[in-house]
Parts: sequence; C-alpha cells; structure tokens
Amino acid sequence: MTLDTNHCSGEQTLIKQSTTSLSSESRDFALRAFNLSKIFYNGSNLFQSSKSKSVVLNRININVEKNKIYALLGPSGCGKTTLLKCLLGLLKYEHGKVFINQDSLCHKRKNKVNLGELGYMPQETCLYSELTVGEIFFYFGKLYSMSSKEINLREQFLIGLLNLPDSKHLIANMSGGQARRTSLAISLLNRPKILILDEPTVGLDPMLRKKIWDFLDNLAHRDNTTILITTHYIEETRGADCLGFMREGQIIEENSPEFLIKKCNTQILEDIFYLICENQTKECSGSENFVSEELTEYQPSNKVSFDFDEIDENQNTSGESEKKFFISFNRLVANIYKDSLKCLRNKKLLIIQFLVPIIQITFFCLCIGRPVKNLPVGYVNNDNSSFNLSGKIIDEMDNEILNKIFYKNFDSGYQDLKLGKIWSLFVIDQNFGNDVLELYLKKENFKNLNNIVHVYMDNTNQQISLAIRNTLFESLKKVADKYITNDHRRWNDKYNISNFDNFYIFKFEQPVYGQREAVFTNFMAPGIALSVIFFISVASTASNFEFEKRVGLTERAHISGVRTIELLLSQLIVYSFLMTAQVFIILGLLFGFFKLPLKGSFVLLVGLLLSQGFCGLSYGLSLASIFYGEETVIQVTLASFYPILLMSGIIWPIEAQPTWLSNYISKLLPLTYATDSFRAILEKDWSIGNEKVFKGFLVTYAWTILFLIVFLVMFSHKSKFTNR
Ligand SMILES: Nc1ncnc2c1ncn2[C@@H]1O[C@H](COP(=O)(O)OP(=O)(O)OP(=O)(O)O)[C@@H](O)[C@H]1O
Repeated sequence: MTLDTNHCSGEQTLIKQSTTSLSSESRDFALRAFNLSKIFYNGSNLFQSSKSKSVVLNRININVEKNKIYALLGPSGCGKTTLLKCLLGLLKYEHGKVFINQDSLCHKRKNKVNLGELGYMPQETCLYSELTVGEIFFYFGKLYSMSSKEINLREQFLIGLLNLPDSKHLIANMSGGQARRTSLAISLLNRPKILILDEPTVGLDPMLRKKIWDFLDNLAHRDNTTILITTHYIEETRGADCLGFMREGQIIEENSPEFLIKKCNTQILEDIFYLICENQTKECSGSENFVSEELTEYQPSNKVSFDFDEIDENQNTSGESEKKFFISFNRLVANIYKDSLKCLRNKKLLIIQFLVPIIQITFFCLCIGRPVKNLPVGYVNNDNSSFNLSGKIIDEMDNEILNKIFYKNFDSGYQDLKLGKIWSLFVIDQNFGNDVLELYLKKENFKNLNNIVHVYMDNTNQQISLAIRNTLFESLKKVADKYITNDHRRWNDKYNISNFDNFYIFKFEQPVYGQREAVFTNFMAPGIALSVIFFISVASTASNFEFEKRVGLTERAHISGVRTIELLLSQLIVYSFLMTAQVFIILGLLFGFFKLPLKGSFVLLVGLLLSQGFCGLSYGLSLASIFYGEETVIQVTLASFYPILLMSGIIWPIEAQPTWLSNYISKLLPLTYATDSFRAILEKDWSIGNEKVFKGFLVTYAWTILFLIVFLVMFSHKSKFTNR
C-alpha cells in the first residue's frame, strides 16, 4: 500500500480539536490502567538455568471512558487478551495500576469487594458442555444472585437477540458460532456496568455481527454500559467511540474513529492501523517521520497523565452493600447444581466411577490370597523299600495344589524343569523308606539319613515355592497322622515304637485374632479398599478441576463472583454422594459377595473409607492447583500411586522396610495408619477409642487439612484462577 503522508498533514486543525475534545479533564473513566507491565516467564527447557522472559505489556496505559465503546485492536499476539486479563485481575502484573471506576483493583481485591459489576466474555467459549442453554443461564444467573424469574426473562431476550438455540439445547451439541453467541449472552446476563468482550464476533456472519454491534451501541449509549471489546474485524469497529491500537505491548494510538479517519484522510480503518504502525516503526528506528510535523507533535491520548490526587485509594465506589459473606449460599447452591448436572450428564464417566471399585475389588478378591492350584511338579521315585514311605508321601500331596507328573528317570524330569514345564522335581533315593524308619526306631537324628528326597525347585516365584514347600510338609504330616498314628498299635507291636508324637514340636493354639490359617486376602483387603477409594477420588477431582481451570471455566466463574472456597465446597459435596455409593459398593463386595470375615463395626469402616475418600479429593485438588494440564496431573497421580501403595504396608508389612524408610516416610503417608486402623476394626473388633484405630482417622484428617490448605493457598494466590 502507498501511503500519502499529506492525507494526515492536511488535518492539522482537526487533530488539535479532536485531541482537545478527548482530554482527560472532560472525561469520566470506567476502566484505566497506568504503566502496566506484564512479563511471562517461559521455562520450556528443563535444563535451562534461567527462564526466558517475554515482556507482553510494556508500561501500557489505557483509558476506557464510561458508557462508551472502546475497541482494542492489534495483531495477533500483541497482548490484547493479556491486557484484558490484567484489567480483570485474573493475571498478576509486575508493574502499574488498574482502576475500575476510580477504585484501585488492588483495593477491590484486598477488601474482597465483588467484581460482579464486570461482565467478561473470554476468547475461548468457556461453557459447561454438559449443561443446556437454560441450565447455563440459570447457573450464571444464580451466581449473580438473580431471581429465577429475572433469569428467565433475560434468557428469553438474549435467545431472541443472539439467535440462540432453545433453552433445552445441550451446549455440547452446539455449533462453534452458537456456542460463541451463548458465551456472549452469558456475559450480558446480569447487565454489567462494564463489559469486557474478547473477540465476541469471531466466526459470526456479517448480519449477526451487525446485530451485535447495534445491540452494543444501545447498551453503551442508552443503557449506560462501558464496553471494552477486542476484535480482528477492524472495519466493524467504526461503531466504537474509541479505538485503541495496540502493538508490541503498548497502545500506540487511542482515539475516536472519526478523529483517526480525518487524521489519516482515509475511510479504511485497516489503512489507518497500517499507517500508525508504520509511523511507530519509523519513530522507533529513528528514521524521519512520514507523517507531517503536526502529527508528530500530536500527543496520543494514551499519554494522558494520571492525576493520582483524584483517586482516593481508600474510596470504595462499590459501597458497603457489595461486601459479601465469606461463602454465599446462592453461589454455593449454583455450583452444586452445576457440578451435579455435570456429574449426572456424563453417563460414561458416571458408569466408570461405579465400575472402577467393582472391577478393582472383584479382581482383587479373585486373584489375591487364594491358594494356588494345579501346579505341575515332577517326581522320580527310586525308593524300593519294604516300608513304602515315599509312595505314601506322594499320595498325600494335595492333588488340588500339585499336578504330579511321574518321570522314569532324573534326566527327563530335570530337562522339563529347565524348560519350565514343571515347577519342581522330587527325586526319592533308593531305600528311602527303610532308612527313615530305621533312624526313627533308633531314635536317631534325621540329619544322619543317607537316602533322602532331593527337591529341585524353580524358585523364581516366591508364592509358588512357598506353596510347594508347604504341600511337601503337609503331606509328611498327613502321612504321620493317617498311617503311622492309625497303625500305631500294629507298628508299635512290630517295631516297638513307643511315641510318634515327637513329630509335633509346636502346637498352634486357636489364634487370638484372625483365622487359624492366616489369609493373605484378609491382610491386603483393608489397604486395597482404602487405596481404591483414595485414588478414584484423586483422579476424578484432579482431572475435572484442572480441566475447568485450563479451559478458562474457573476464570469465568471467578469473574462472576465465585470464590475458591465455594468451588471447593461444591466439589466436596457433590463428590461425597458419589463416594458414599462407592464405599458401599466396596464394602458390599468384600463382605457381602466375597464373604470376608468382619469382626468389628461396619459403621466405623464406612467412616474410615469416607474420610480416605475426602483425603483423596483434597489431594486431587491440591495437585490440580500445583500442576498445569490434565495430563501432568494424571501423570503425577499415577506416579504417586505405586510409592504410596508400596510404602503404606498394603502389600507387604512395613516392618520389612529399612528403618529410615518405615519410620520417617512410610508411617507418615496418608494410607499407612488408616490401613492398620482398618485391619484392627476388621479382624480385632477394636473401637475408635483404641489408639491404633484413632490414629488412622487422625492422620487421614491431618492430611486432608494439609492438602486443602495447599489447594487454597496455591489456587487463590499463585494461579489466581488463571490457566498458568
Ligand atoms: N500464560 C502464558 N505464558 C506465556 N506466554 C503467554 C501466556 N499467555 C500469553 N502468552 C504470550 O503473550 C503474548 C500475547 O498473548 P495474548 O493472548 O495476549 O495475545 P492477543 O493479542 O490476545 O492475541 P490474539 O489476537 O491472537 O488472541 C503471546 O506471545 C503469547 O504467546
């Protein structure tokens, strides 16, 4: 494009007049920023010692007049959205001040004044896809404390104005344009005094764009609303009262379209923008200005100086009436309504929430702790004694546990053992039976046996090795019980055996707690039940919360007045229903279906599982507040799953761990004492008064509180509801 510098130079008088007409004295500002700087730190490289900085706002000034439309224009990435977020208090800025209706934003935040006077339409549509049009109006309307009737009337009006689908239409089934219009409608719902719209007309047809601009015009000039709007369609901003051209983090021009048209002597706004950019580039590079001297002298209105005396820092223009209670019942109910609908509408997720405990507990009970069966083992019996002890021992080996395979010789059996076809090979020496009997009769030590049973093991599976060893000893015991003791009299006569009871050195009496045969399932079940409820809760809250944060839903709720504590309570309340159902599923399967013995209080177990569920919820929330992106949050959840499971003594006693680990780390984990507590209730019938049981609850609550504090601190201060 060729630029005609005379176009601008010829308008000297007009420039001066317009500049004067926009001077700060005569104007009343709704929104102002002074010297605002925003830096993003991009730590993309893990091994980079210092993070790279990018200055997105560079001591920028912006002045949005009351009841006017201010269009903020600029190339993609110049910092428009960043500026809007700083003005809304969604992003921290390094330097400068923001004033809303003469009142400092810091002051508003500090005094917890409701920022609900602001309406904000984010660049992303930011809608809950599980809700219908009517429901999303109801949700945001309730956040603004509107009555149901008011919401209804406004909804009908906005549906007509913006050509929205009917109120029963699901957001998830909307086209991109419909969703964008619905998002715009939400920002208009409570008739805010200051409306900030980030590209509201993107993707809309020209007719609808015109309709929206006409509506905005009415809103500003008839209904006294201040509008700050960004758009990529420069030509549509003709209807604005003021245009702010932004480039490289600064507003390079801020004036009315009429003034700029006259100043640059062109009707095409895009040309004007191009001209001003060119001008700025030349100014920056020190080259001669293409615009006339007069234009160079012109002081853009964004350089209007701030008169801080005008601004009373302690002044609260919003009035005392806007001070709210710490938690608003209306907003809490609105959030519970929204979270419940989200939960109920997402049928697949709901089914998964119930299926996960069913699957995990069922497979745990089916796969863990049961006796192993049908293990292939081989034997070579070379024993040719008259006292057929070897045959009796082999016969007594439990056929359910061992599948005994006879081998004619050692070599063939050993080869199968090497090939992994059998787990063990027993090779019985010649004259084994007679040897045993002889020693026994002489009351000599079995250490002196010459002929024995050689056991060759594949010892790579501890549980299988233990099962084989146990079966061998059991078979020997059975032989003693069944044959020797039964034939006691006969053999006693024949061999003069006086006492066989010295086979039995130890007698295990009825155990004080637990069953005669310790069952591994009973040992592991408490930890498994607790970890299932803990980790389902972590995963569901962490990913849901992080998703809402990432896509800007939390930001939007915040601008509508929602507080962190309300979001937190709503999540805890909605998920507690889900969790209660999960707890009953888990306990029903363990005790009802798989018949685990329950000695203690069912109510205490329900209480302990629910407490662990809440601990998991708060852990999930704290992860969502610390990390960015659902993938990262899920990865961290998974990464913490095994260490917690392994260190908490769920699978293997913590007594087996090195002392430094068990005493200083494992015992402090949220699941360790809780697992012990569960075991004590389950098998020992200990009450809450018992220290072990009490500690389980205590440590669970301590962790819950700690996680919630982390969440509240991180979410409220560090991330400030923003995506990063
Ligand atoms: N959270 C962030 N972390 C790091 N850099 C960011 C972040 N958000 C924005 N930026 C960078 O800041 C710059 C300005 O972004 P911004 O979204 O404000 O631009 P914009 O003018 O609104 O662009 P567009 O018109 O395309 O929406 C961009 O270079 C962007 O990459």
